[in-house]
This record gives sequence, C-alpha cells and structure tokens, in this order.
Amino acid sequence: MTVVRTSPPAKLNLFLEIPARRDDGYHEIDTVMVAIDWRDELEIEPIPQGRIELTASWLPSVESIAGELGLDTSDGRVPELLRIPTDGSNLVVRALDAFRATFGVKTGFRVRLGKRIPAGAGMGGASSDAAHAISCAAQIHQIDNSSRVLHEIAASIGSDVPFFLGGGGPESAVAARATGRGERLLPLQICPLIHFVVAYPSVSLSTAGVYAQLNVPQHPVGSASFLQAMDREDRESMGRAMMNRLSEPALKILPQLSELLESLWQCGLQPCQLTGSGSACFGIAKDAEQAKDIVKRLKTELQPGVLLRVARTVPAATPIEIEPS
Ligand SMILES: C[C@](O)(CO)[C@H](O)COP(=O)(O)OP(=O)(O)OC[C@H]1O[C@@H](n2ccc(N)nc2=O)[C@H](O)[C@@H]1O
Ligand SMILES: Nc1ncnc2c1ncn2[C@@H]1O[C@H](COP(=O)(O)OP(=O)(O)OP(=O)(O)O)[C@@H](O)[C@H]1O
Repeated sequence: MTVVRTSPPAKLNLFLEIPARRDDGYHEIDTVMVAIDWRDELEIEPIPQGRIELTASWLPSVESIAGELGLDTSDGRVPELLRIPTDGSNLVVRALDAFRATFGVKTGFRVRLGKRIPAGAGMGGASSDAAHAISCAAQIHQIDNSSRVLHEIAASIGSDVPFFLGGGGPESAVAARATGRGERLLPLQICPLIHFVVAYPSVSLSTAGVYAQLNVPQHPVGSASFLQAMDREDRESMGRAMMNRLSEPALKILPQLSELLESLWQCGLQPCQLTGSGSACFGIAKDAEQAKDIVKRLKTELQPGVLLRVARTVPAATPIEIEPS
C-alpha cells in the first residue's frame, strides 16, 4: 500500500477587511493571506475498510507544548485546549469523507496527524490539514490536483480551506487574495520573503464568535494599496496598509491580546497584528536573525503562557512525498 506524507503550513492574514454581512450567515471578506513554515505533519494510506481511521498527537509531545503554554499535565490528561478531535468533527475526516462521497470511493484511509499548529488561533491549521488531506487522497486515487471539484470539496469544508490547495499548479503561490466568503482566490505571483514572530496565547477564539461581535464598517478599506505595495515589494508601504477588521471584536472578547501585541511591538517588530479571528498575533521582523533574537527574549518574558515561533513565508500547498511499500 502507498503511504503519502506532507506538512500542512499555517497562514497569516496580512490584510483582512470585511465589507459586508451576508444573508447566509457568512461575511464578504477581502483578505491577503500568506502561508508560513509553522507546520503540522500528515501521513495518509489507503485501507480496504470503507472508513477514516484518524490518530492525532502533538509534536514533539503534548507535555512540551503544554509546558510552553503553562498548562498542567501532571494528572496524565491532555489539557482541554490541546484536545484534538479524531471523530467526524476533525476537518481531515470531514474532507476525506467528502472526497469519498464525491468520487464514489468505497475504500477508506488511515491518517496520522502530527499537530504543531494551535487550534482556534486564526492560523488555519485545521483548514490546511483538510486541504492537504484532499490533495493526498487525490494523489492516491490519481485525480488531477487542479480539478475544480477538489476546490469545491475544500470550500464545502471551510472558507479558508481552498487557499491551502494552492491552485494545483506545480509551483504553489505563497500569497493569495481571497474574496467572497474566502473561497474565491487570486494567487499573487509576487510576495517578498517575510520573517515573522508568531505568538499564540494560552487561549483559543471561536471564529463564529468573533464574527458575531463585528460591526461591519460603513466605509470598508480596499485591499488595492496593500496589493500594490506587495507588487512593488515595498515593505514600508505594505506595513502601513496592513490591517485586520476582526481585531476589534477579538480584543473585545479577549482584552489581554492588546498586552501581547504591545510586547511584540516593544521588541521592535513592526507592524504587529492579529491573524484571522485570533487568538494568535504576529509581528514582522527585519530579517531571520532579528526574529530569532526576539523570540529568545520574549520566551524569558512571556513563557510559560505563550507559544512563540519564528516563521517565514512559504508556498501554501506543500508537495506530497510518496512512499510505495
Ligand atoms: C477569519 C478567517 O480565518 C480569515 O481568513 C476566515 O474568514 C475564517 O475561515 P474559516 O475558519 O474557514 O471559517 P468557516 O469554518 O468557513 O466558518 C466558521 C464561521 O465563521 C463565520 N464566517 C466565516 C467566514 C466568513 N467569510 N464569514 C463568516 O461569518 C461564520 O459564522 C461561520 O459559521
Ligand atoms: N485538523 C484539526 N486540527 C486541530 N483542530 C481541529 C482539527 N479539525 C477540527 N478541529 C477542531 O476545530 C476547532 C477550531 O479550530 P480551527 O483549527 O478551525 O481554528 P484555526 O485552524 O485556528 O482556524 P481559524 O483560522 O478558523 O481560526 C478546534 O477547536 C478543534 O477542536
């Protein structure tokens, strides 16, 4: 049986405006997302049984992630914040079930999911896992990865999922503009290499809950200035045009996020902002060296209590390794 492996990346929203509320419970968004090298690990093999068997664990270990977050594991139980569902509520299971139903696949998949990306962070970890699971299943069943149908399956699982399919081309874009509810994608050919410091506090936010607290702006800001700056690789103008309309509702729910943003800013990261619906925040560093130094310094100030990582832009769709056995 063939085993396929890949490493789903997280995303950051550099620009996120929300021009309108829709009648179907969603919002029209205008966002520019980049993928970053904070990655989960996914291993999928076909099995004759017609079901999805998923196992999931934290990498390098639940104890080490819990330690950084200041969560207690002394009773041997996984802390609530780090529980990973392995039933039908996991987006990987939902995506693979939708794949089987769409293509009439009677056999199933065994999946091992290694998590590094926190959930409810606005980093799209679950969405990326789901998109990469779809790509792996397509590889196993020799379905063209650029198929429109795969994009439709992805969009049915979640608004952020199609971004991580990467358009199916050989060279996936690092950045894309997403509109509609997030599923209409324009891959961006030019994106400078950006180094980030990303910080996840010991708390998750519900995407639906944050959207529910949003006051839709009367005069939405267009993404044109940000996109033009990106096209010119003009980092200063990009920085000035960055924004996230969900910051206000997220900070209303979790006021302590402003302290985290302040800590990033005080270290010289600029600009600093929430990603997606939070709770993770990020700041842009001048280079890899500065990002590394800042993470080292912030660890002494903020840990335990905050996961801190350096990250840089990478292609949204990660290649799949095939191991025939
Ligand atoms: C905040 C972002 O991460 C920005 O990229 C996305 O807009 C959220 O995308 P996502 O997590 O894939 O969200 P979904 O799973 O599709 O939707 C979760 C919930 O978020 C709200 N939602 C999501 C996307 C959207 N365009 N409008 C919304 O109002 C809805 O209440 C929806 O029920
Ligand atoms: N593959 C997965 N990995 C982790 N959590 C998952 C997965 N699939 C479903 N979940 C559940 O989904 C919930 C929401 O987490 P999700 O991962 O969607 O947030 P996120 O990846 O940060 O995305 P968003 O950008 O929407 O905030 C979690 O509380 C978790 O229980």
